[in-house]
Amino acid sequence: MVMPMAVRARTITKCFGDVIALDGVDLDVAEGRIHGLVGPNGAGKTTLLGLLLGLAAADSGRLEILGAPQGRAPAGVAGFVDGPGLYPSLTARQNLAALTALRGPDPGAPGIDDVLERVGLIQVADDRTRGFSLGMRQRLGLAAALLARPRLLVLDEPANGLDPSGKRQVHRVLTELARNGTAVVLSSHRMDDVEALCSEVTILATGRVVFSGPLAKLAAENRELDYRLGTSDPDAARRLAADTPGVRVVAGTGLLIVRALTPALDTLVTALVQGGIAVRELTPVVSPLEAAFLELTDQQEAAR
Ligand SMILES: Nc1ncnc2c1ncn2[C@@H]1O[C@H](COP(=O)(O)OP(=O)(O)OP(=O)(O)O)[C@@H](O)[C@H]1O
Repeated sequence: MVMPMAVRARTITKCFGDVIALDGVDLDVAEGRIHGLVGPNGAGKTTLLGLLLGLAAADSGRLEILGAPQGRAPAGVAGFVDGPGLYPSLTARQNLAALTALRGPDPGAPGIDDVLERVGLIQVADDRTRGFSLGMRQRLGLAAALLARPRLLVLDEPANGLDPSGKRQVHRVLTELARNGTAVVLSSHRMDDVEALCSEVTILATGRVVFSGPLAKLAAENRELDYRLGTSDPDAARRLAADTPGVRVVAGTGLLIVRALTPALDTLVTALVQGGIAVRELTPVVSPLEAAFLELTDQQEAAR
């Protein structure tokens, strides 16, 4: 089924004085997708998210949000960049109440306690946000966004400062939103988070898109990866690896590091098992996304 597009951006350019923050950026995000935006510092992620939120306008290009051209008030869009704006002297509950009052009546909106519960802040609902940690502020920002019943949720580094259980909770909330048709666009410097959450990713480098598409495509593209290989017989495994076409032993004595494309790695694993050698560990040293990120962003830097 083809889902309607929540974001359709074409050749978006945005400059700050002499700095070209976005340079001909295209972006497509369908409803119900969680789309990761990654890139080195200064790549343009926050600028792009700000445009999606309607906080600024592009200098040129075409941007459609939820089917409407940029310039109209982006109803159904919620989120934050550079951390959520909160009143420090108010409690979490009061912050959300103030926001609800500002937005005006919405009979279908979830209750304040409901969203606080969903992001795991109900226990601290009556604490002033002045004392909140970064992770708690991020979660309160997400709760505020949930109140708006977003069809497009835009989050800048939502996992910043979250402990593992907070992260799991936020992942759960975002996955549930996407299941119900909300498009989520988030930036992150954590490739493991992006891989855990997103089905598709855009890699930006110096304001340009160097990759945009399904995460699976990055893994499947012709890119050799280094794998950590632990077996029941490291010496025999090393010999077999060295004899397998397309596999290079990069390092290691006990735990080997081998470099290969997926088909060659499959051949090695089959040979190990047929040779009676148990495979105890086989993990990429860096994930396919991280490897692609480094390679693509390095290429972009080199081309400058
Ligand atoms: N308000 C602004 N005034 C001047 N320059 C800006 C402004 N906002 C962003 N820039 C510049 O635009 C470029 C892109 O910045 P942006 O914050 O979008 O990058 P980013 O990918 O979000 O970086 P980070 O990962 O460090 O948050 C940078 O060179 C930045 O210095």
